[in-house]
Amino acid sequence: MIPVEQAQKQICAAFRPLPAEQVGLAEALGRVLAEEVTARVSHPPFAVSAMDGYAVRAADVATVPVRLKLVGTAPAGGHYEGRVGPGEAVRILTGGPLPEGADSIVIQENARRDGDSVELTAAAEPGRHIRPQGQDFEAGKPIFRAGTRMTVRDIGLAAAANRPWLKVRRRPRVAILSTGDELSMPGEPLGPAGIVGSNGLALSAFVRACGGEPVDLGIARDDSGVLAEMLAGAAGADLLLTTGGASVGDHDLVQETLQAQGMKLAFWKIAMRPGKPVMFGQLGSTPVLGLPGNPVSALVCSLLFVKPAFAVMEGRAPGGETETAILGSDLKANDQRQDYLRARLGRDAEGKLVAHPLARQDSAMMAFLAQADGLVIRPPHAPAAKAGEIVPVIRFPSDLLGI
Ligand SMILES: Nc1nc2c(c(=O)[nH]1)N[C@H]1C(S)=C(S)[C@@H](COP(=O)(O)OP(=O)(O)OC[C@H]3O[C@@H](n4cnc5c(N)ncnc54)[C@H](O)[C@@H]3O)O[C@H]1N2
Ligand code: MOO
Repeated sequence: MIPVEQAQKQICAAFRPLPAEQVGLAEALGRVLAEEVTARVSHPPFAVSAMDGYAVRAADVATVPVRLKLVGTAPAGGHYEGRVGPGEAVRILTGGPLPEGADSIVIQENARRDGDSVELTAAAEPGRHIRPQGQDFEAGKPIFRAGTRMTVRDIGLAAAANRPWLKVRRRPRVAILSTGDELSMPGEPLGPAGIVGSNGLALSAFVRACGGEPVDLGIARDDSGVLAEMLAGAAGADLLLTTGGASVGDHDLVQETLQAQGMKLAFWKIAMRPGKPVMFGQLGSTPVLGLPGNPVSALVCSLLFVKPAFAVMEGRAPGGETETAILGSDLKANDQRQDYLRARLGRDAEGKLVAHPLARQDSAMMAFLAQADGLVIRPPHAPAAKAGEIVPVIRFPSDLLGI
């Protein structure tokens, strides 16, 4: 059994950044930028009013009340051609370009208009209610670094910066093959010893949530001939994930079938729980990660090994998800396998993160995984721990909506 960190390193080393492709901004949500992006315009492009009111020279409105002559209008999208001279004001609306000569806005709540003049009742200060040119961002300056995953907010910013297309990394294509005689597709009638095969759909959702393109190859029976035939579907994938048949049972044929197909085995078995029988290898140009059949193991191992591989394929630095939390209950000493305990995460009275490991940690129990907010990491041979100690945790990502 190899340590988790070594497995992560070996897996990451097998991937390269994927080629870039150009997409329209409407398609860019969740995509990862292949290059730095600069603004093509400044925002605002010129000084504008932030309020509805009157553009004035602040010096004219130092003492109030004062009456100024109205010489024109500057609505949003319009422009007052002239220059605001002494004793003059221009009617201006929110977003309207600041006319030359004016250096302040008096809001209309502090003004009484009378025909072509206006009486101002509040003193003006230079710069008040004016958004200077380029206050938000400037043309030619970077707005996103390469490797940024585009959120809803980022789409808004790119659009405002006049970038209707972007160069992004191609989505990682991940083939997923479930194995096991006992499995049927969700919704199908179950045989007497049947189990619903949930991993294919769960892993597809995981791949999609990470920004990849899942290719669900279906369920292979525990038969090397069938397995070999179905593996053909993985040709051209950036990664092949298998689930089940990873351990030492009589029907655990995945590894030997893959090796017979030419897979070079990199490692088998990691000192971790869940996920001990994880296997990694290379089949032609496709890295293969053999996940255990237990559904919790399959998903936890995806978080620990597939997500970092995605980071490499997307040109981002893997890792950085681990943080610390206060342990909410006592834990027994650990054995030689690094444990990933499903836990509820909350906040104490001071707002500090607190982790409460769940009562059951069986790697077949999906309902507990669904209740968990993250994982408490127990290193190999960690001594017994008391509630209140600081422990490393990984929070489950909750950014599916992208904002
Ligand atoms: N003698 C030993 N037995 C086991 C060991 C061991 O070291 N020695 N390791 C255990 C560990 S740890 C794990 S994890 C499991 C993993 O075994 P496999 O990867 O071979 O998985 P299967 O036996 O095929 O299935 C395990 C379990 O998960 C269910 N399953 C399988 N595929 C799916 C799917 N697509 N969707 C939902 N559920 C699935 C399957 O029915 C089994 O109940 O091995 C231990 N045994
Ligand atoms: O390591 Mo297994 O994944 O405990 O269930």
